Amino acid sequence: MKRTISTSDAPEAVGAYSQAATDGNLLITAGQLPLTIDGELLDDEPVDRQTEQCLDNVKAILESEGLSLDDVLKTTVFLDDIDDFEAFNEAYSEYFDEEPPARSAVEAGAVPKGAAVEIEAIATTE
Ligand SMILES: C=C(N)C(=O)O
Repeated sequence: MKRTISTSDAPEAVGAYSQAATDGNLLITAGQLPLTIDGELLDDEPVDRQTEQCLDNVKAILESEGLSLDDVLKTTVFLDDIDDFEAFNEAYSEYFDEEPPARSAVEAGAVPKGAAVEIEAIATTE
């Protein structure tokens, strides 16, 4: 059964999507932009800081459902510029140091709102 997730602990969606959805086995987050809880877009910050904010948002959504980053099976990372990969990867690794989830990272060409990075996650709820 599908259930959408809405939490005030993470920034609101900037479009017609839910922050996350679950079927009771998997929880899938929407792509998280580097938005603060107040809706401030950190597009002027370097990619490592933007990566931290995206992952803080993923973490907040998971925690609102009693989950953690340890439950993440897979992430997908959309970079505005693949030349940011090393800086992004260093910041990302601070969040997933042991048994990191599977991941795909691609240059998307452009990310909504002019952000440098967007990150989505699939987590197990079991
Ligand atoms: C930011 C998004 N996740 C979107 O626009 O779909």
